[in-house]
Amino acid sequence: MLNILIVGNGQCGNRILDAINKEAFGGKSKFAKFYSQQKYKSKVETIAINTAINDLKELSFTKAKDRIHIPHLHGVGANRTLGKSVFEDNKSHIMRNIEERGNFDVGFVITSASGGTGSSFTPPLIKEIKEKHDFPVYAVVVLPFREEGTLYLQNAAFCLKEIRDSGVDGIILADNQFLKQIGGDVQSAYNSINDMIARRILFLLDALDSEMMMVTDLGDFKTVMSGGAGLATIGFYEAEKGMNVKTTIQKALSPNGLLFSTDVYKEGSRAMVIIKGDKSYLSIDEISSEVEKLSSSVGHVFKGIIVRKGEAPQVLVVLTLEAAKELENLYSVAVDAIHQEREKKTRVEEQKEIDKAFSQIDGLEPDY
Ligand SMILES: Nc1nc2c(ncn2[C@@H]2O[C@H](COP(=O)(O)OP(=O)(O)OP(=O)(O)O)[C@@H](O)[C@H]2O)c(=O)[nH]1
Repeated sequence: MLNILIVGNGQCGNRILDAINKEAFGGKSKFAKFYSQQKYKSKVETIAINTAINDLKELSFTKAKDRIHIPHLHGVGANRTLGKSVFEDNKSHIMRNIEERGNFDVGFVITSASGGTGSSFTPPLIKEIKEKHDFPVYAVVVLPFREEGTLYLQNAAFCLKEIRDSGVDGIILADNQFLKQIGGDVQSAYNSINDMIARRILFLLDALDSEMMMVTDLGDFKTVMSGGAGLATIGFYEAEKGMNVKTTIQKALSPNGLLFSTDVYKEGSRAMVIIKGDKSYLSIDEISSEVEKLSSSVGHVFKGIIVRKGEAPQVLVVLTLEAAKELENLYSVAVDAIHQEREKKTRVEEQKEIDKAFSQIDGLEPDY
């Protein structure tokens, strides 16, 4: 049995963590958390951390003991400099809470890259955990919609770089911009994206801790995640009625299944393919031909099969990337955003001339 730590930082991280807990509690009543056991096979500890109390109150499936409120008004308003100093002041409190929960085999820290709290807490939190413990820590990072504005874009660029430098064992990317194909209003798009991420993480945990017909384990996951440029994404697909396992694998690797825009066959570095379902669906020939196709372009592919009686095929692919065109695009818009912010600051400096104009009437009264 694996001991797993999952931390959700900031509003986005909290909500994805809550979606994981919802799924783990059976996805039913929001009161389930008060009386039922999580259906994890592993021992999973979940912690939601936020500076905004309202974000924590909004959670429905995460127990009160698993919420850490770091008081700071109503969040840090996308200001990462402020966020980092709030983390520093509260670091020992956060670390004590993690340490009281025992030892872990693996940890995941979930955050958006672009807000204030999650994006500034995550790099130093991972650094702190890695300095004190020797279990692998993976960041699950949500990239912003590109139209959300200059501050979010520049935050995303700096946050990702800092997470990479934090000693993290790998970064799993999910991209709101790419996933907005789901459609709907913002709130329902968020909920769908969060559910997609939650399902993939739970499937992964299930696979790492299960007795499979052909085994992949935490060791294999670590090897996959250490490949490429330290960046990864996850694909998943559940077969629709009558769909065979071959098509299900293809769908998991296509834009329909992935959390981040990538050409798997061009940018992939290592992969882990886990196939779950009833034995009758799991044609070894179909599975082998798809896995061979993948390994001929990405290099090593670990393969795991979990037999679950009566279940339609489901496929999860963890894929590390050696290149990421989409991330290069994000950085080029982020650089423009940083320049725009700098120019704006200069303009504000110039506007101080306006203050000088106003100050000319200081101490004078209107005379009628
Ligand atoms: N997928 C997804 N993205 C979200 C969600 N909530 C916010 N975001 C994205 O997260 C980014 C904003 O970060 P938040 O997590 O809200 O910010 P925070 O870490 O709480 O920081 P502050 O509010 O600035 O203190 C934006 O790019 C949003 O699009 C969510 O529930 N799901």
